[in-house]
Amino acid sequence: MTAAHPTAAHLTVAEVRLTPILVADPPLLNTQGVHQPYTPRLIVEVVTADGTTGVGETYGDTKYLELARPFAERLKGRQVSDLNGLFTLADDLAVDRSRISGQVDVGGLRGVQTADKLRLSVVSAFEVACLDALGKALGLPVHALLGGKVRDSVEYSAYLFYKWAAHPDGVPSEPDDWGAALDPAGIVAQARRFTERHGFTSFKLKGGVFPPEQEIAAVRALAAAFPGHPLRLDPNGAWSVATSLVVAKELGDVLEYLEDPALGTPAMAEVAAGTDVPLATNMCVTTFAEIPEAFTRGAVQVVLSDHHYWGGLRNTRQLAAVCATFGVDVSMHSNTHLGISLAAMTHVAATVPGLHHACDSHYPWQSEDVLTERIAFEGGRVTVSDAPGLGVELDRERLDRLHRRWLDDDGTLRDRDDTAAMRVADPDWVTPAVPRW
Ligand SMILES: O=C([O-])C(=O)C[C@H](O)[C@@H](O)C(=O)[O-]
Ligand SMILES: [Mg+2]
Repeated sequence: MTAAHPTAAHLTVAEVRLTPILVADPPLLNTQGVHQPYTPRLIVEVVTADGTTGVGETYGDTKYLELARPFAERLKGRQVSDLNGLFTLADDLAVDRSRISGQVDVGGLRGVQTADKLRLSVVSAFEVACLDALGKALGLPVHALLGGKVRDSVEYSAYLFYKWAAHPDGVPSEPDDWGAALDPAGIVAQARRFTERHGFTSFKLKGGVFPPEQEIAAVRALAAAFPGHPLRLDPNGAWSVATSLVVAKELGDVLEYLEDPALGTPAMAEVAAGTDVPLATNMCVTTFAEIPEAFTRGAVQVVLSDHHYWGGLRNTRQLAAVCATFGVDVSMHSNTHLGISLAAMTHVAATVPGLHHACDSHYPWQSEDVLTERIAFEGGRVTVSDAPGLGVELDRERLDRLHRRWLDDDGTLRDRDDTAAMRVADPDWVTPAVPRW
């Protein structure tokens, strides 16, 4: 029950539930390989002394679970309003060096992997769950707890992927109705389906899969099919500086921005110096520590924030403020996620002034969710909820079903590995060396 004037006692965390799940994912291709048929996520529930439950969601791979478990224990007895305290708590979490040394996250698609970033990726789910619980207790939406919305809906872009029609034969998976997309016609057909189903008007193509000429042809086909619509191409750092400049020249008249054409700040700075096409990143600026070099070198013009690894919704707002100071735009990156995270993304995006680019979201690719009601895109936009908390409700039966799938897995799918998933179809596949082209 929610108190009219919640006291400290009401806001005390009495219980924390962690539920690792495996979520169906279509065979989406990227430069590292292909998505697994099921991807791990972690659902966090924070329950207060008066029985109010807040929910959060983050990456569910083993290295995140290892930190989430001790963190959950330490959270008990604290106040859901003590959001700054979450970071102090996280500082004490010991990170196994083998989880970070010499590694980049998920095949390198999400930038550097540091102990702090790992901790922040865990903290973010608890921060969102605490905000949800606090909002419910106070009768206020999460955006109000962040200072209030400056828009009533948030625009998202269609996240186009090269994809197979189905996961390899013999691999247990859920069928999808998107069909294959392996050439320009397939990508345009996929984009049309996105607009029919969700009304998106801006498009991002995940590149780095085929040689750049083929991806240039796909973007040209999109430009012909959707004249004047914002288009982006993201090869996840698969190109050399020289190749990036060729692509920028070829597509400069139709691109809203190029996303991580080359890997790392020095290479991005070189590309930026040779083209007027803005560069966006979710790879070379993924922590506050990476900002000074990237911004002073003019390496990026748009930072694609991801509240999961930036440490939550309040850190995302801090990032937006730093970006604004330097005249750098901010928008949003996305990985496979469910409705809890989409709700969280929408609340924070609603509070950020000067959001000039549609945010990314993988959500349309997820046929499964843990909510009682899926979040809808209308005209490519999500309406900002004014209901208390995030404005979403957990469907316990759905959560249990996806958790059972995680329990039944022998460990093969519990850590996302796009290279290993590709090896099922192509036994000789190895993570491509970068630059690939
Ligand atoms: O924008 C990005 O770079 C991403 O979303 C990285 C992701 O890992 C994406 O490429 C994926 O899930 O294949
Ligand atoms: Mg990207």
